[in-house]
Amino acid sequence: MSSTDPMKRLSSHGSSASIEEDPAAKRQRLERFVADQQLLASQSIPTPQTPYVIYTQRLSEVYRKKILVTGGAGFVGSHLVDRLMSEGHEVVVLDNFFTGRKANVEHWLHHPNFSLVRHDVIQPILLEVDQIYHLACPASPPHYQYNPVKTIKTSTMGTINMLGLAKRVKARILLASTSEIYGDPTVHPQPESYWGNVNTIGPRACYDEGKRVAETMMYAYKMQNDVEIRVARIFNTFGPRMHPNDGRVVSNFIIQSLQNKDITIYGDGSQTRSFQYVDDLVSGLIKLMNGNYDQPVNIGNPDEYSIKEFATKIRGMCESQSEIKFLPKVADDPTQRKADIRTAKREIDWEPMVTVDEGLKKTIEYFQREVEAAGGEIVPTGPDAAKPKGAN
Ligand SMILES: O=C(O)[C@H]1O[C@H](OP(=O)(O)OP(=O)(O)OC[C@H]2O[C@@H](n3ccc(=O)[nH]c3=O)[C@H](O)[C@@H]2O)[C@H](O)[C@@H](O)[C@@H]1O
Repeated sequence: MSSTDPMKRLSSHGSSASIEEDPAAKRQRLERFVADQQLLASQSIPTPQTPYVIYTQRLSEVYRKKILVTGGAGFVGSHLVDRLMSEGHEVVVLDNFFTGRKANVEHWLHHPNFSLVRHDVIQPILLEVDQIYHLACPASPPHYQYNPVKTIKTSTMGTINMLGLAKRVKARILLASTSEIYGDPTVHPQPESYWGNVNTIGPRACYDEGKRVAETMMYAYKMQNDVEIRVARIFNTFGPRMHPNDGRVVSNFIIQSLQNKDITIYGDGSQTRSFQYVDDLVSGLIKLMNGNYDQPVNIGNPDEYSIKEFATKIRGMCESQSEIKFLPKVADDPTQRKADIRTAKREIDWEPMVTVDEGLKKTIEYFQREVEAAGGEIVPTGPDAAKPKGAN
């Protein structure tokens, strides 16, 4: 029978190597080892990507959940993982590393509550979990347009697989849907009751229609199989850990400004977006998952800017000499987008807490580090379909 005392268990290993060792010194060494293990189980390890320490609570078994995050090594997923880990839950990340990066979760690799699995959600997987945050899918237009068939499979087969898992293990599942399901909206701002205006055969359809059918599947599983579902319609989000070659507007404008390169506006810049900081999104996702409301909920910051205004704002904050350059408009680019968040306020008591300026300040600092780490130059991704570049 093995001893339940960790000190006794450890001292019974490698006995031949420690024959000569003074018993007091040995005990001290083992005590240090156990203390180190306990320390490692209570915090993250600083890494270049996450150069600070995140502490993890010790949750009793009654409150500790086993939580699956698909796409957990991506920009949004990794911030959600940080929050769930710090709350003391067990977290399993699934990622195929198409746009996700191991560096985004490297600071948890040692932690006993954390598992990382390289897996593509278009294949089924068997796991025992209590909750599923289903985020897996490239979200940047150049990336999701690179392999549109794969994007459709990710949203359809991937969501079916995750719903099948949720049904089997009776887990609650939250879908990361998107404001893109409203297409080029004719109603402004967009409430959840708006059905949208999507071009079913346009270049964005692989993503927009994929997410629309993913929502449909969520409600079909709820009706037919009593699966507990949550649907978050996420509006434009930014923050540290955005992929430097993401190609979306916030990363492009910051990278261009930091390098005094031309800021590329697609079209005349009159199109609008409302931008939220990633920490607010994470709070919204967690509140939605753990609340009682199971209809779609917009999660976004209603602070709306024209893209031209936004370019000027970022250039100013970066103290940049960049010129603004106008390129042709991209196909089916929504002309206006602003989150109507009355449902989130009413049903899950959520609203954004971080101003766009505060969020941008942190994001600019992050990209300054990324530009330095890249040796002083990053070439931003343009509007055309592109494979994500760089190590993952
Ligand atoms: O950031 C997000 O959360 C959203 O990003 C994209 O939607 P989109 O609004 O088109 O995001 P961007 O690619 O960042 O574009 C925003 C606006 O800036 C413009 N843009 C983008 C990049 C650039 O270099 N220059 C530029 O003018 C675009 O044409 C568009 O009008 C995704 O399709 C959504 O799923 C996702 O939720």
